[in-house]
This record gives sequence, structure tokens and C-alpha cells, in this order.
Amino acid sequence: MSRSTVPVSLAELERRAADERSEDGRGPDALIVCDRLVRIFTAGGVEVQALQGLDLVVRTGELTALVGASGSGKSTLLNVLAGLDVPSAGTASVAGFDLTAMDAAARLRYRREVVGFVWQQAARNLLPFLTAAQNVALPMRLGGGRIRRRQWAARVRDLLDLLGVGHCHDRVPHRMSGGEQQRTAVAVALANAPVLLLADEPTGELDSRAAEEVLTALRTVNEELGTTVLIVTHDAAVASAVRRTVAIRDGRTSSEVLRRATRDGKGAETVTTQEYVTVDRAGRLQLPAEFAEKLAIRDRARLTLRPDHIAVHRDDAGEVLRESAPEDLRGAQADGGRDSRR
Ligand SMILES: Nc1ncnc2c1ncn2[C@@H]1O[C@H](COP(=O)(O)OP(=O)(O)OP(=O)(O)O)[C@@H](O)[C@H]1O
Repeated sequence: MSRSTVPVSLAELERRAADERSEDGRGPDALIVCDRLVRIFTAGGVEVQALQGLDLVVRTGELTALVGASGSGKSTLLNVLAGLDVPSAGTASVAGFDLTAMDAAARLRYRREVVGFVWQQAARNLLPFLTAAQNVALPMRLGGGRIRRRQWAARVRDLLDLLGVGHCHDRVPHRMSGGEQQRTAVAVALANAPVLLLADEPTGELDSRAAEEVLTALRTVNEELGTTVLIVTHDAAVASAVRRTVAIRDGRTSSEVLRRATRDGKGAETVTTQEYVTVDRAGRLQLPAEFAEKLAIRDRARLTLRPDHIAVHRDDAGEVLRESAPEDLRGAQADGGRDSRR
């Protein structure tokens, strides 16, 4: 069997990859761009690195779930993206707003106009003494004229209808179910037509039926209004119902799952699921632990470039040098190892 080798060095490939991942390489549709984001908390003289160089790009119009173990940094990231917290290092921007360099006025404008937020606790999202309609109208009143006054009432009604809670228009929160409260909270978050909706465990306190309704509401917002939606969740049903699920581990993005729907000639839909590791701007990727363990890959790996993929091999240089005759070694190099063995 003949295998093709491409006559370029690994250093040259690294240089070309770095060029391609330059600033422009993000593309104009990149809404959220986080580069090597770091957030360090100091509590009682002890430092906690909640984010440890996190990279993330989310494109306009995506519906993405963010998953990860407790303490992995999901809420910290969401707070930074919401403009509620400031990173210690690295860069983060949303819709061109630099989240590391906004003054107080710009931060307020960003929180009112660019981003909407839904918390897990319904009580945190709604004022208890206002009706659903009054809760949704409140951000418009505070929004500095972004939505014209004469449009407020119609917009309130349209949002509540879109989210399936039009019947709650005149009800105060304690006369609504938990699911109705959360869907009203989504309407509140959308009042000033933000480009990005962030939701931190929006189904965390709901039974499975109410959770499904909230998820449907978030999908409707994404599909019908075109709002980019990022949901932090522990709920496997939520994570598997969106097209992109990004996993965070130890304050960094580690892997992601993409789901693609295709239709055959008769209109039947098939969803294919593919798991990816994240490649950061410097070209670093993390091998999944189970893959590395299976092949006993520890300190280093050998790469070979194929026409349509890169193969990662266990470091067998020591064994080859011990066991191979010079002719065998030359054979091994001709077999694809030349570029990466130094
Ligand atoms: N204000 C804070 N002060 C000190 N440490 C904090 C603070 N906020 C978060 N941390 C720490 O940062 C780390 C990440 O916390 P974060 O809340 O972002 O994780 P998470 O993935 O959202 O967890 P969970 O799923 O349990 O909500 C944790 O170790 C947490 O204890």
C-alpha cells in the first residue's frame, strides 16, 4: 500500500496554521470571541483560577449549550459575557464590544441593549409585584429609547405570545407555574432586542415537561428572531437538543459535539452527531484521555500528515532505535515519519 507524504516541515505547517488563525480568520459572523480568557478569584488569601486560558468562538445565529462538571467555570464565563464580571487576563468581545475595556457607561449600555440574561431562579428574573406584561415592559422603559414608546404594548404582547405565555399577560409571578415564569423571563431578557441571549441553567428548577417548554421557547427565539443563544446546562436533554454543545473542563474549552440534520428525498430527517476536540489559536489541541491512555501516549506524540487527516502515533522512537536495523529505520522514515521525527 502506498501512502503519500507531503514535503513540508512541521514548523512550516505550524506557521501556516498560525497565519490562517489570524484575526481575520474569525470571519465577520463571529459574535463571541474569547481568547485565552483568565479569571482569578481570591478568597481568604487563596487564589482560584476559574478560567484558565479559555478560547471560544460563537457565530451569529448559533444555539449552543455549554456543559461541564461543577466548578469548571461555566457560570464565570457567562458572567463575563453578560458584562457582570471582568476577566483577569485575555480578551473577550461580543458583537465588537471589548468586555475587558468598557467604562461604566458602556457596560450599562451593553447590559441593557446587547445582551439578555436568564437566571436559574425564576425569582431572580421577575419582579414579584409586577404582572408579566409590566415585567417585560420594564427593560424598555429603562432602555434609553431603543424601543419606541408607542411600540411597547404591542412588543410585550408579541413576545409573550411567541413564548407561549400570552395568557399570563396580566398575572403576577406567583400566579404562574415555574415554566411560565421562566418563559416570561425569556421575554424580559428579549425586551430590548439583544443580539445575544445568555441563560444559566434555565431549566434547573423545573420538571421535565416545563423544561421541555422552556427549551422549545429558546429554540423559537433562536429560529424566529435570529437571536444567538448560549445556554449553560447540566440537563442532558437540553445539551442533546441543540446543534452545538461545548464542554468546559478546568476553565478551558475541551471538546464539542456538533449535530447536523439532513433530509432524504422523502423528507425524512436524519441527525448525525460528531465529537470534536477544540483547537486554540496557537494550534493546541487536547487528546481525549481515553484515546491517549489506549495508545499509551504520554509526554509526546508523533504526527504524520495525510491528504485528508493528521495521524497521531505513540512515541515509539526509543523502541525503533533499539530494535530496528538501519535499513528498517530508513524504511520507517519513508513510511511517513520523516517530517516529524527530529
Ligand atoms: N466569587 C467567587 N469567589 C471565589 N471563587 C469563586 C467565585 N466564583 C466562582 N468561584 C470559583 O471558581 C470556580 C468556577 O466556578 P463556576 O461557578 O464558574 O463553575 P460552574 O462550572 O458554573 O459550576 P456549577 O456547575 O456548580 O455552577 C469554582 O472553583 C468556584 O468555587
